Amino acid sequence: MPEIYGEKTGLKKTIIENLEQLYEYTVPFGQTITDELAQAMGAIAEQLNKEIAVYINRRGNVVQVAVGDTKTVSLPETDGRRALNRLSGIRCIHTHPGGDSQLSSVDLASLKKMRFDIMVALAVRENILEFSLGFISGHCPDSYEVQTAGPLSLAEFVQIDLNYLTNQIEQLLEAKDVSSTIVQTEKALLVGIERQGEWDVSDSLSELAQLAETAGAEVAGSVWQKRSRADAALYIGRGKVQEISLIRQELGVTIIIFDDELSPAQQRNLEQALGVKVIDRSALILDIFAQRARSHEGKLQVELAQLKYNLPRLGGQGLVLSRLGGGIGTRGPGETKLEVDRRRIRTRISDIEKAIENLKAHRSLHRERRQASEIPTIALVGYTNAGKSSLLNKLTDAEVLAEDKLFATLDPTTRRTKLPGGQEILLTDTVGFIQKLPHQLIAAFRGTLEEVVQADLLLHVIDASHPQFEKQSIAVYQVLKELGADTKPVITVFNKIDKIDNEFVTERMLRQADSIAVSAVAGTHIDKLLAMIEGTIKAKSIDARLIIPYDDSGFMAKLYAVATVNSVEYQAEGIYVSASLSPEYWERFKKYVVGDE
Ligand SMILES: Nc1nc2c(ncn2[C@@H]2O[C@H](COP(=O)(O)OP(=O)(O)OP(=O)(O)O)[C@@H](O)[C@H]2O)c(=O)[nH]1
Ligand SMILES: [Mg+2]
Repeated sequence: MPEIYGEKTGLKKTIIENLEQLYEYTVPFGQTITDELAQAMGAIAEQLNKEIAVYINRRGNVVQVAVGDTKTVSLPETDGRRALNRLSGIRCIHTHPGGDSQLSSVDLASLKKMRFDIMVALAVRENILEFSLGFISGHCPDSYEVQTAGPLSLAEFVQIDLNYLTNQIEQLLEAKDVSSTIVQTEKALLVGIERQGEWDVSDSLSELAQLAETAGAEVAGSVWQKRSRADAALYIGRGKVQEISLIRQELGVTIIIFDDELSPAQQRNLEQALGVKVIDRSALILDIFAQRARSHEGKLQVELAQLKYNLPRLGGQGLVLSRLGGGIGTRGPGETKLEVDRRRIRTRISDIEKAIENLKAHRSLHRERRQASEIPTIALVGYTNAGKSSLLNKLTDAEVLAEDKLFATLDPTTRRTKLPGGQEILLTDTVGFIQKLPHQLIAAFRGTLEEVVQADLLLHVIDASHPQFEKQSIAVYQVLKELGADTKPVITVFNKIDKIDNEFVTERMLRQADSIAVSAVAGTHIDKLLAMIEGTIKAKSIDARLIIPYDDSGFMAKLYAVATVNSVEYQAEGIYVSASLSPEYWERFKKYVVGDE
């Protein structure tokens, strides 16, 4: 027999029976209440001068019926241990005797304490049912912020899309945490569309799968559709959405990841239609960056990119509520909250921008000092996982983290090393690129990517063993172009040749000008690469003959550090040197220069 909780003494048998019958009701998924359940509760509210509460889970089953105010409830552990940024998965619908549905402070306190999906009070005023609801709308220090709406008529209350509302609330709670892990431990379904003239959809989706796994999700499957362009409202066709909805249930998917950036409206519509969290490639990449950021500057840059991405997407539930608000002739409470949120985010954005600007100024001071010392700077760029960090390690004996993961490197590392002729160079390892890199990220990382823009030479590292290396290379040039660094001198480094067994492939690659095939791991052709770097830097420099007097004894050491010394002869008048100098040093050492070669 289903149990009725709370203070039952003195209740009439018929009432107890009516209460027990409440367990029989079920509510369709995503719906707040049914007409029948509402009427049954209303009837009891009229007979009984006490509150009664019905607790319903997300499947729509009544899990508990209790008598007494909502403060006294202690719910059974209904849905396992849910994370603090999740709602309990239970809604509370209770009666208010006396005809006023307005939520009391006790109601709101138990809403926060129990993290109900929604807290609803129902009252009967002049034979008509009215409803008020409250829900969590954000964090505040050690508690939650709540919002209320109502009174609403039964028709208005039934119209609320509960699934959408709870999704929005949970997203809002998660967004609070900058290094949010929206995808971790989720079971993901991937969705893409095949368009002409783009990456093959299966290649793009397998890259998306790698991204999802890097973020910590388990990939349950992927689906795609061929279409000339994305649907404005749903990205894919309506029939495909239904198909995905079935697959989702079958596979127990908890998140759906789309392979392109979705518009805020598309995302909202898809979430509503699919009843599950929907994110896009950009959000996924931002999530990985958030997990990976280590340095202060890196974290700021990621937060900035996330805020800019989220700003236009705020307020899903605001819309739900303004619609409600419109219906009852008041201003939607969600709307004001939304304005406050937007303002708060804009303030935070400008604070971070200032902080990043400061760090950038600091960094460029460093760079200026380095430039004044006229050591050539070389930046390693390339698709993520191409082997940039491995190559830096090989070239400089550095110990930068290199792993078989996407976006292993976020913060730039600069190391000093010597070319075979003795000339010193600075090598900088940078964050990897990817196709469809969110533009908010490129903008936010402009500070650290400044190293690329300022470099004298770029080493474009390509994973030559990757089936898509050519398309990856095009994607890299697109990002370089966006940074304004696409016209710099470049050496194309085809890496991982130890993994290619077809020498014709390697040969074909090397037809590209200024290119070389290496293996950063096996160390193949690293010496050739260094010689090539030397040659490229030299091409920019002037071959000169100098006579250095014996009394300027420190000069030779200086010359060795900044130039390539080709020959040295000790003569009576001084040291005869032939060396390759940058135009700046040629100018500076002009007093000893006796001729060009
Ligand atoms: N077989 C082989 N593997 C390599 C070679 N170079 C790098 N790798 C491997 O490729 C993976 C990625 O290397 P990283 O150096 O981290 O690549 P990255 O370009 O710095 O990647 P991100 O920082 O994530 O953009 C690692 O597992 C390396 O061990 C190579 O020449 N041969
Ligand atoms: Mg790296």
